[in-house]
Amino acid sequence: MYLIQAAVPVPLRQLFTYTHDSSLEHGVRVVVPFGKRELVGIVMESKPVGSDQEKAATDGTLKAVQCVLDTKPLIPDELLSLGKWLSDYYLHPIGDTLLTMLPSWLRKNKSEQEIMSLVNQQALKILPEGKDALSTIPANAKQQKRLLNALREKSALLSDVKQRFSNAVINALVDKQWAVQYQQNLEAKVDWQDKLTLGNKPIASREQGAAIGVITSQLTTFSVSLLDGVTGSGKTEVYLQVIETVLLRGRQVLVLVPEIGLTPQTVERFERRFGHPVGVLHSKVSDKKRMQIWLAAKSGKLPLIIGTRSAIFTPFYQLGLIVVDEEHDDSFKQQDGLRYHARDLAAVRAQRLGVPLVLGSATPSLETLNNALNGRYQHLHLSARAGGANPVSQYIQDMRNHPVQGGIAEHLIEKMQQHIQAGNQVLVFLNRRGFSPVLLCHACGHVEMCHRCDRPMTWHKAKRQLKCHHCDAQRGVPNRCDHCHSDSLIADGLGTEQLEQALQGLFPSVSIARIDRDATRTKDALEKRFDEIRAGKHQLLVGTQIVAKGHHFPDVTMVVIVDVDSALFSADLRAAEKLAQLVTQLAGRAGRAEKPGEMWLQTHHPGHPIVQELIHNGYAHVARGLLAERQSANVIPFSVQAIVKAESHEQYKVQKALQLARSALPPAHIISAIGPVQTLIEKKQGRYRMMLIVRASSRKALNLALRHLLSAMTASKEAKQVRWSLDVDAIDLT
Ligand SMILES: Nc1ncnc2c1ncn2[C@@H]1O[C@H](COP(=O)(O)OP(=O)(O)OP(=O)(O)O)[C@@H](O)[C@H]1O
Ligand SMILES: [Zn+2]
Repeated sequence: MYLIQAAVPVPLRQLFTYTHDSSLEHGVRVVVPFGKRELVGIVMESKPVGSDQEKAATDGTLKAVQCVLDTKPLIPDELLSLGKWLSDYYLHPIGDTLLTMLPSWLRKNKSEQEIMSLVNQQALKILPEGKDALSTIPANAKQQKRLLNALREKSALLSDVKQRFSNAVINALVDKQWAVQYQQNLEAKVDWQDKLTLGNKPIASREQGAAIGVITSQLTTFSVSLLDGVTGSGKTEVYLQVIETVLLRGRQVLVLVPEIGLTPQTVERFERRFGHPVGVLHSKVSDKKRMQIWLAAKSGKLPLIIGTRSAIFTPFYQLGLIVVDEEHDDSFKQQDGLRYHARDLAAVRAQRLGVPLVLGSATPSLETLNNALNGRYQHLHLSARAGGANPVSQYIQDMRNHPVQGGIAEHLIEKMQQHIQAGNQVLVFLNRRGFSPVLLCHACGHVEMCHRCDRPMTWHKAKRQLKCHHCDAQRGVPNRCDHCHSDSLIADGLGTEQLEQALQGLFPSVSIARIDRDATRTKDALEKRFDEIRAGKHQLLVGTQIVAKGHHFPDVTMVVIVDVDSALFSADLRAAEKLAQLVTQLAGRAGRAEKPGEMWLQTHHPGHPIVQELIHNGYAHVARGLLAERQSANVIPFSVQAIVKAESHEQYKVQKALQLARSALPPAHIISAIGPVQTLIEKKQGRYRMMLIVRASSRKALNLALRHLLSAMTASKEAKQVRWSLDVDAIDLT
């Protein structure tokens, strides 16, 4: 009898013990009873029953493993141990951590056979009778003899055999029992090296060459390099040339990209360069495909994986390099469940595997920049745009007392006209979808609110709906004010829908493409829109966030940022950093080909230091200034932080639970605990929300302090009355 310790997907921070009549390897999946349910668990440990107590335990208190799903572990050791690390670091239950890391096919009760059938290949092998037959085979069966001869040395994949022999020949051998078809197990090995066909590449610039040289000179050890290159400087080209060397050495590569950055163009660029299919992983990939890619990467069959956040959990046969593109992007941080940061995890994985990590960005996060400035990371620069493109000229448009039409300064409308007349495209950015963020009663000032979130409903005029952008609640647009029954309801504030309408009035003969979540609900719609833009079908582009990320529109020569003012006075510590990144990335959308570009920032606060610094000195300068401020305030990245959030229909319960959390923190381990304070969205879906921000000077201290907090929370009645969560390295204050 053996005692099996299994990780089970439940919110409890422990392993569970079961019995089984034989030993099980760790990483094997088992089905175990849990309360009234049956769950898939992962074997973490297995030992023979030894002491008397343990024997007693097997007499009835411990339950037996119900069934064993795998004959050998599918989950490699490296991932299991990464899971343990994650669970310790993010203080997240081990069972849930491991199961979050795995493709859903492995989390479900799927048999090993069904899983492996996704990748196992049909093969043909010769039988002893076939070998004997070789000498006696009639002369007219030439093809059969040729095939038997070919199989004499070693078996062959059926797909390969079919390219040279007809089905009739194959069937003849099988019917005579000279050969047999079987499922060839996917052996772990690299076999694509000779199949790579390297596409044309541009000659690297001096700076690109230097970066490529530095990274490729140390491919056999762990290092982190920040590739700090202005927009359009050819960072992707650097990745491609480094990846080429890695692949030619028979090592695999993982490239992580932000959620909306993974376009068919990106994938195509990699496939064209290496002449080999790329494994693509993102949230829309089917469970089956995901499982297939997982197995193919693990066995070494896939040289290159490109994916969003969760692709960091892909197993590899021989990983040689990790690249994180646009490393500053917040979509790398998971915002629920296991709240991991894929970029940070990439560093941990690279270190454990002894491979290099390349972090690329035109606007590095302050965390990464700090590590580059203090020498922990190598700092590689690309200071000029690739292929001779000019830097973008950046200007401030002072909106104070300036005549405005449809949200755009009159002065800029003229300029937009000039760019369009010259056959170019203009991108107008506004980070607010819908017609207007507020529906206001002009008579009494009443604002239509979300009943559950206490926030104004956004007016979507075309759909005739009011929508809450926090909880997705929606209702029809009222004809009269709820409060005073007046019918003079008006839009207050500008959304992309209204902006598009206003621009159409200003530029009646121009085709406008709106790119926001409402206009491009499906992924296909978004792709179609991008294709149309590249094909020059539209001259004016109105967009939100979605357009800021790494898209290459060669004909855009002017970018107008409609409104940044709200971000200048945010309570969020990271707001200035995020604003500087957004503006710089947006400016980077202009003038990426031969044509020079310009960017205009509309603001009522032209003298604001961030605005001034950004326009006149650029991101690198702003970022260093922000780092200095953070250092003197001793906040991230100069200290570490975690946020405990709680929510409930009753506010006092939230307050009480977080108060308790706070009092459990040992003062010696922390710098400060702030709160309970309201989150930036104070109420959502009818629940009041508050948070406690915990800061410490070291990882270790923070981890220790949070362990105290966790044990107090798990033991307390107050905490059970609210929904609460712990977010280590939290970035989301909403
Ligand atoms: N050495 C080079 N010579 C000529 N053209 C190049 C060179 N390197 C890159 N390019 C071209 O310049 C353009 C921008 O390059 P790339 O997409 O690699 O830049 P990036 O820095 O990754 O861009 P982003 O700002 O979107 O992150 C591409 O069209 C690319 O083909
Ligand atoms: Zn709401």
